[in-house]
Amino acid sequence: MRHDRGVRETDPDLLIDFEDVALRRGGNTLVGPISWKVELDERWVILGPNGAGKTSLMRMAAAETHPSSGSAFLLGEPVGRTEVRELTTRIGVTSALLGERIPEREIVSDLVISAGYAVLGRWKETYDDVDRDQALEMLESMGAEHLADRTFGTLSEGERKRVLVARALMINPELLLLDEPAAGLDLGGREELVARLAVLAADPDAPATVLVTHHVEEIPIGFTHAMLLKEGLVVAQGLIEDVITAENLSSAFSQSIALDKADGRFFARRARAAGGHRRRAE
Ligand SMILES: Nc1ncnc2c1ncn2[C@@H]1O[C@H](COP(=O)(O)OP(=O)(O)OP(=O)(O)O)[C@@H](O)[C@H]1O
Repeated sequence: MRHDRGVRETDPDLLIDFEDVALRRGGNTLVGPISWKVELDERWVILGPNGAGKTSLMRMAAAETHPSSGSAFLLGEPVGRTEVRELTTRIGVTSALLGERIPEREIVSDLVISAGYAVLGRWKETYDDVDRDQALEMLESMGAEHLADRTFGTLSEGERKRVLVARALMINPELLLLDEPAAGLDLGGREELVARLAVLAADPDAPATVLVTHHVEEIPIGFTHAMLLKEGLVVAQGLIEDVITAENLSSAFSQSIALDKADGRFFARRARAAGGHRRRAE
């Protein structure tokens, strides 16, 4: 949408509205140019090989870094012309980097509660019951309420990941960005997290969500849209059924990929060369 003087405006239903956005560092383009729109009720997955630009895109979506070029709106506000804090207090983020920064001795419930205060730039020695109740509710939504009194350092990797999602939800974000939340989890941990994220995806009150992953197996049921990235550019984006196809995955991962779907989930593997067995037998 443009108004008369050529300055772009955004649609109020768009939480992310990027037009030809790119991020460059030291003469290299990390990602872009990319045009991308995320609406209120959408759940996106961003998929692509190592180095494709997924985290760079997430950092711009989290208002952690400004695009080097292009036009970007987040939560209806023009990036670059809006106080960063005004945006970051409304966006829930989890990433490996965030997890690494958490002190081992931090009590889980305090960690979740403090998210609300951290984004507001406040600090309290003791928290109110209402804060505690909300933190427990968020932990419960991730199946982690029993961990409330534990220290972060004693949690398994899967438990940590679920606690971090609960923490991101604590600020009642309008946009939830999950950068590789299932990385490093064992099969049980991954399935537990994916199931929790499917429940969240199905909740009409849950924020618009963007999930970054390397694996189609980590896409929770109920995710609506997908973007495939390769070398900083979009291979395909749109409705998940149209984007997560063997053809698009083969293009993004530069090898022949076979794709299966079962119970609303995706499963991928390298396709066996046609006639390979026969050739060897001859
Ligand atoms: N500060 C930087 N300066 C120069 N290049 C960078 C910088 N940060 C990232 N890159 C490069 O930009 C590209 C995209 O990186 P990015 O971390 O966004 O990819 P990714 O898809 O998240 O990768 P992975 O799946 O491995 O986490 C990579 O080639 C990376 O080496």
